[in-house]
Amino acid sequence: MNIIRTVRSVAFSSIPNRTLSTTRSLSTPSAQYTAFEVNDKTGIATLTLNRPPVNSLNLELLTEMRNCLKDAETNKCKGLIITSSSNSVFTAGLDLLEMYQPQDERVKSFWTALQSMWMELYGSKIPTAAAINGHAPAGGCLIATACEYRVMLPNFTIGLNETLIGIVAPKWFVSAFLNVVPRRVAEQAITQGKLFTTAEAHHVGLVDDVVNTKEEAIAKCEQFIASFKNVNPYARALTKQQFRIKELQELEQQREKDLQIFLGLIMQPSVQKAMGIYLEGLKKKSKKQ
Ligand SMILES: CC/C=C\CCC/C=C/C(=O)SCCNC(=O)CCNC(=O)[C@H](O)C(C)(C)COP(=O)(O)OP(=O)(O)OC[C@H]1O[C@@H](n2cnc3c(N)ncnc32)[C@H](O)[C@@H]1OP(=O)(O)O
Repeated sequence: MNIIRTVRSVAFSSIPNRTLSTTRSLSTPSAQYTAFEVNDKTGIATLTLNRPPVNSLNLELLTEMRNCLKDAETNKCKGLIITSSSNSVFTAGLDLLEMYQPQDERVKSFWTALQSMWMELYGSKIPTAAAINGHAPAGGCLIATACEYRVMLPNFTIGLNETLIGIVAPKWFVSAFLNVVPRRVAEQAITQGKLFTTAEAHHVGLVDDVVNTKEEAIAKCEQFIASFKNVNPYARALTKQQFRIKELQELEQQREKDLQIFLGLIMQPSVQKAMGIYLEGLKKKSKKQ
């Protein structure tokens, strides 16, 4: 494998030193919130989100994710698995603090980074899989549905719950969701802001498989990626593109408009108020625990 980035070990205690002899870290020296490893035997890359306590997606994490996704493609990895270093949260979705009483320039960069990360993941030429080892609300569900395959651990939740926070799930969040669940289920769930339990998500097809441990989840993702071993990667990529090009082009052509819609919505006083109340509720709950 052609490694183009500085190879360095990423040390954080929550990730066990599994298969150190056969994996290498490709994170940039500035990587703060992610670990990116490539298994030399399988050629499969694993991107681990590591922004405690809940992997909320801020500008820096989104930027790192995008860089890792680009690296996986540039290095011609066989596939990419996204997972979390937390035992209970895949990601809590977008960092609400980026949207609550935001600074003008930062919030624009934040939304632009989300668009870029999503386009990179949704349009990735290589097989992508999510090992959902914890809760995956809103932006967490967005990441999972952008992948081609999802496996989840029991007793967690996943879904687009934006309406419960008083915000609207953008069209591209919805279109990726619609790729995996029937339209009627999607409409009802997204308007209700429904968070599916793992069992419910499996039942409606939002996740493909359920397993008991993170190791099993990673193994399932590896099996999914290995299922393409006899498929020409170029033909595979072009075929995948046929399924996804519409949403990618739509967002690419409407990036500025999408940004303005986002800013217009979140800057509404009623939306700021609802977000403030929601954040307060989260903090109260967290203090009680
Ligand atoms: C036109 C379009 C306009 C707008 C579109 C915007 C689309 C938005 C997409 C989103 O992703 S919005 C975010 C939605 N996310 C959520 O609703 C999840 C909220 N979090 C939770 O439900 C829980 O935290 C949990 C993920 C289930 C984990 O529970 P746990 O008990 O493990 O942690 P706890 O709740 O105690 O939280 C710890 C700590 O983290 C803070 N927190 C949690 N989630 C977020 C978040 N998304 N952003 C920022 N901060 C978050 C929480 O307040 C606690 O903070 P504290 O320790 O300081 O009290």
